[in-house]
Amino acid sequence: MSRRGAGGTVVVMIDARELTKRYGGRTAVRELTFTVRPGRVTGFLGPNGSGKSTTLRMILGLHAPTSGSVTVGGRPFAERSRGLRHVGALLDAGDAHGGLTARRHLAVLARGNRLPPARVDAVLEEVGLADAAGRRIGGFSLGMRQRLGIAGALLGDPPVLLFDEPLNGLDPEGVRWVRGLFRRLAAEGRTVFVSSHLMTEMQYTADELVVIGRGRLIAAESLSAFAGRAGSPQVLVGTSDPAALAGPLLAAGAVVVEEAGRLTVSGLPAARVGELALRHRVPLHELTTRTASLEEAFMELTAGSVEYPAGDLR
Ligand SMILES: Nc1ncnc2c1ncn2[C@@H]1O[C@H](COP(=O)(O)OP(=O)(O)OP(=O)(O)O)[C@@H](O)[C@H]1O
Repeated sequence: MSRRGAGGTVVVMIDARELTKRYGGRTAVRELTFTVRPGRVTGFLGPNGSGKSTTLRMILGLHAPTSGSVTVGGRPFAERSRGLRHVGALLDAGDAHGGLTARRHLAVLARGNRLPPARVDAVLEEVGLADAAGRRIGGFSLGMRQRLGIAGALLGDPPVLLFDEPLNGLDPEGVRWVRGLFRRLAAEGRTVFVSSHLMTEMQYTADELVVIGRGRLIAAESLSAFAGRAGSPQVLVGTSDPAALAGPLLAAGAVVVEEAGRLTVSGLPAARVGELALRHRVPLHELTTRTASLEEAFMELTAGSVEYPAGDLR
């Protein structure tokens, strides 16, 4: 599935069908079916060890699926020569040779993929490493390595970009920069697929989500649809007389939990809670609506699929 977009960019999707990978007796990825579309940033979210890197490696043809398939633009990626023109990827920021300078590392990549040498300085500039171009990678911070890895992904100006945990090691300014870069790449009509094990990272980065747990698909939907799973809001009520308010709230059909002199009310909006308090002359010193965070929705959905939950010493 590949066509020319409005701006002349090649529009390419990633399509996984029943994608499965077993390592010996262990199933790392299990019958994953999802599509990653152009023009938006898609977050690939799952707890540690859930199979994200394995999936990304299969997309790139670095690992062969045990069964099922994954295509980029309708074909397995491994069939394409000059790969960096089709898909750019940051898999492991540590895999560049420490003895090389940043410029040399990218020049080697460019030559191997028959890309114009001028791309090297263009991408170094783009990722903010122009001043460090002549320095050895061995002396780079993790954040600089991430930037270099992103430069390598951008080198071939590809329509599809894969990033495995790209925010690791970046300072807040770096995180903001990466988010802006992903937005721009998506706005240009590219397919941008970004893995993370942290919902909080994806919340401000992704438009769409593919969520997995223990190699299985948990959700593939927009961020807003995913947020809708976070459940109905609760109202937190602070009052000097919780007992006097609890009765009317229960009578109005709310579910009420009292803890440390505070009421947590489900099933009624804050305005209605306020009205009842006024009518029954109960003084309030707090009335807050609390929507479950995306993080909570993520934790809840993946609760059964965390490989090594805290406290589990297997
Ligand atoms: N080459 C391999 N040989 C055997 N098992 C592997 C191999 N690569 C991955 N695994 C196993 O497959 C499972 C999925 O690993 P993977 O690295 O894909 O997960 P991940 O979601 O990327 O995790 P993380 O966020 O920790 O990087 C894990 O249980 C891992 O131990």
